[in-house]
Amino acid sequence: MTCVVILLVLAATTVVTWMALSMSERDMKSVIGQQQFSLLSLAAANIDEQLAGKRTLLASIADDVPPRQRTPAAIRAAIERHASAAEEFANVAAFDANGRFLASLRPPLQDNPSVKDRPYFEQTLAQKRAIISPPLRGRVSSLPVVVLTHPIIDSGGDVQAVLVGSIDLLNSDFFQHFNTMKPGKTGFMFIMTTEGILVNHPNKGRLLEHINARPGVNLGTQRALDGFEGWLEATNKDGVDGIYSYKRLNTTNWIVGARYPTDEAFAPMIRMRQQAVLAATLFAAVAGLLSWSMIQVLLAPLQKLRSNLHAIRARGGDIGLLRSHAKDEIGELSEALYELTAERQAALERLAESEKRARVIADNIPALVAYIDRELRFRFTNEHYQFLLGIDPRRMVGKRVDEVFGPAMLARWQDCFDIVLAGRRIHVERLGEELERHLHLMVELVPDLAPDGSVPGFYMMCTDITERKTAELAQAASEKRLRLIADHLPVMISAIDREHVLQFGNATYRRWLDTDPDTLPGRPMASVAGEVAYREAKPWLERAFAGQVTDYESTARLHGEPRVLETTFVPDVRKDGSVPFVYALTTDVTRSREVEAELLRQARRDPLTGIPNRRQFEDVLDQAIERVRRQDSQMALAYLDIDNFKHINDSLGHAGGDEVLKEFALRLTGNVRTTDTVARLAGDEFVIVFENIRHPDEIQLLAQKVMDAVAPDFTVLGSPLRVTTSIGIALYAGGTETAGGLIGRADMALYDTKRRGRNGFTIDSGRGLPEAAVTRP
Ligand SMILES: Nc1nc2c(ncn2[C@@H]2O[C@H](COP(=O)(O)OP(=O)(O)OP(=O)(O)O)[C@@H](O)[C@H]2O)c(=O)[nH]1
Repeated sequence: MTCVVILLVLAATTVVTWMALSMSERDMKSVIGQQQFSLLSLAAANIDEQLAGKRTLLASIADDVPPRQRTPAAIRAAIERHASAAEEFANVAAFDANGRFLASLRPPLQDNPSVKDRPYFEQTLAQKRAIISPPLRGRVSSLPVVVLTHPIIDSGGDVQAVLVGSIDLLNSDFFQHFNTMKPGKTGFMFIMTTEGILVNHPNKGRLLEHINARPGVNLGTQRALDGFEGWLEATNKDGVDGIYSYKRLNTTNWIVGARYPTDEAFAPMIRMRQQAVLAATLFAAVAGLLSWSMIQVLLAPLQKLRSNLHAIRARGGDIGLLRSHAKDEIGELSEALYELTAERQAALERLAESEKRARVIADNIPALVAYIDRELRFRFTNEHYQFLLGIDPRRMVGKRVDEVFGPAMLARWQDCFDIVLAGRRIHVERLGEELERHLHLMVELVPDLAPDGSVPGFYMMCTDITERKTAELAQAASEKRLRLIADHLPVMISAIDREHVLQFGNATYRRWLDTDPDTLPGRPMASVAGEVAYREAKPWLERAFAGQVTDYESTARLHGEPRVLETTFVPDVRKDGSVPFVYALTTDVTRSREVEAELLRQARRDPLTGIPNRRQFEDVLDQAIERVRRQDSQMALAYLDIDNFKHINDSLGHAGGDEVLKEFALRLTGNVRTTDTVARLAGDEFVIVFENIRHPDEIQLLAQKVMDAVAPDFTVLGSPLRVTTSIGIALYAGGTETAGGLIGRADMALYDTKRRGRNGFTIDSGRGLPEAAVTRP
C-alpha cells in the first residue's frame, strides 16, 4: 500500500513535470528556431549585399571604359583603375562579342582563352544584361567558381564586350563572414541553388555536387527545394535530428540553409530536464513518505479492523472485536462491518446446519448420492459408496468418473451424462457391469439448472434394486408358470377392468372361440362374447365389481354345439376396498349338467318299475294342488294297494312279485292320460294323480277304468295269475287342504275298500263321507 502511494505521488509528479517540461521545451524550440532563422536571414542578407557589391563593381568598370576607345588596353586600364576588383574577384576578364579574350586583371592561365560556348556568356549576350552564373568548374583551373558578368553595350545597343568576374568558391573571402555566422559549435551553414547544387558547404569536397547526391532523404531540405522558408525540425541522412532554417537569396534565389544539431541546441534544456526529473523524484519521495506517514496515522483504526478481521477469519474469534464506538466514518464502517459479519456468520451457521442435515440425510439414504460437475468430476459423494461399493467417498471428490470407475464405465454412461448435462432428467435401470459386484441399479440423473439456464453439473442417485429385480425375475418366472397352467386348464379365464374391457384371456379363448388371446387386451367384453352374452353377464359382473363373488349359468354354441357354461366372477379386492379387476372363470358344464339331470331323473324314478317314485309323486301332487287353486279346477288322488301281495311273493318268490309289480305299473300308466301321474310309493303301494277333473262323477269312471286294466290275468313266470287291487280315491276341488291331508283321505278311502273285502274302490269327494264305494265280486 505504501509503495502504491509513493508510486502514485511519483507518477503524478513525473506527469506534471513532464508536461511542464514538454511545454517549456516546445517554447524553447520555437525561440531557438526563430533565433536561427533570424541569424540565417542576416547571413543571407550579407551574401545578397556582397553579390550586389560585386555587380556594382563590374558595372562601374564597364562604365569606366571610354565609349570610343574600347580596346583591350583601355578595358584593362579601367579594370586596374578599380583596385577593389582584385579583392572582390579571383579574376576579372573582358571578352568581345565573339567570346574572344580582350583583357584581364590577372594573366590568363592559357593563351587566348574563349568563353564563346559558356552558358553565362551566351545568356549575357542574349539578355544584354548582367547575370550571376550557377556554380561551375573553371575550364583550366578546375576550381569551383561563380561567375558574374556585365555587358558593355555600344551606342547602337549591341553588346560590344562582356566583363566576367569570377569568385573562387574555395579560396575567396566571399563566405568568410557567412561561415562565421554558423549556429553553435557543431552547426553549419550552406548555400545551394534552386536546383540543389551546393554553392557553399563546410565539406568543400561536396561543392558543385547535388545536395541529394548521397543516398537518403532530408525532409527539411526537400521542403526548402519546394519553396519553404523558415525553420523546422528534421532528421539528416545520417539519422541525426537538427533544427534547420532556410532562406532564399534576393539576388540569385539560391537557398541559404543552416543546420543546428538538436543535441547541442537543446543541451541546456536536457540538463534542465534531468535536474527537473531529479528534483521531482526527490520531491515525490519526500511527499510519498509524508503521505505514507499521514496515511498510516489515518488508517491505524482500519489496520486494527483488518487485523481483527484476519484473526476472526483465521481463528474464528469473537466478532465483537469489530465493534467500534468511535463517532467517525471508520467507527460507522466498523459497526456496519460488524453487522454484516454477524449476518454472514448467522447465514453461514444456518448453511452449515442445513449442509449438515443434508449430509446426514444423504449419508443415511440407502442409495449412492453424488453431485458431478460438467468436467464429470465428483463434487459430493455420500457414505453409501463405502457401504455398497467399498469406496471411500472422500477420496472420490475431485476425481473424474473414469478415474474412479474406469473408462469403460464412462463409455457406457456417456450418453446419459450428455442428456442430463443438456438439461433433461433421466431415469434408467441398468446392470452395473463395471462394478466389482454385478448390481442392478436404478439411476436417477437430475440436472442442476442455474437461473440463466446453464447446467453446471447434475445430481446422481443410484439405488441397488438387485433384490427387487431378482424378485421381479422370479415373479416373471412364476407368472410364466401360472400362465402355462392357466392356458392348459379347461377353463376360460379372463381379467376384466371396470370399463368391462378385457385385459387378459387365456388360451381357452383360442380353443373355444377361435380367438387369439394376445389380441384380447383392450377389447370390450361385448365385442368378444357377443351382445347377448354380455347383457346376460352384465348384472353378475356389476355385482362382482361391488365385491361379491357371483356365478351364473348360461348356454352358448361352441363350434356349432350347444353348451352349458358356468361363469364365476371373482372380484380382485384391494386393501383399500377397490376392485380394479374381476376375474371370470368360465367352465363348460354341459357334461356334468347332463349327468346331474340323469341322476336327478333317476332319483325321482322307481328303479323297479321305471315310474315316478314317492319324491316325484310329492312334487307332482304339490304342483297339482297349486294348479287347482290357481285355475279353480279339480283333481283326484287314487291310492292303490295290490291285494294279498304278500301271498304272491310267498308263493312265486320275490322275483315273481317284482314281475307283478312291473306289470301292474305298466297297466296303470297305459290306462291314464298323459297329464296324469302314476307313481309307486313303496312295496305294492301305488298312487295316481288325476288332474283336470271336470266333474266328480268322472272319478268313478276313472276308478273303474283302472280296475278294468288290472282285471285281466297276469303272466308271471309263465303262469297266469289273477291280480286284484284295492283303491281309495280322494277328490280335491280347492281350498286350504294340504297334500298330507289329501293323501290321508285317499288312504282312508283305501282302508274302507280293504275293509269291505278288497278288489274295489272307494271315493271320498271331500264332503265327510265316501260317496261311492264299489267292490268287485
Ligand atoms: N316281490 C316284492 N315284494 C315286495 C316288495 N316290496 C314289498 N314286498 C312285499 O309285499 C308285501 C306287502 O304286503 P302287505 O301289503 O303288507 O300285505 P298284503 O299281503 O298285500 O295284504 P293286503 O294288502 O292286506 O292285501 C310284503 O310281504 C313285502 O315283503 C318288492 O319290491 N317286491
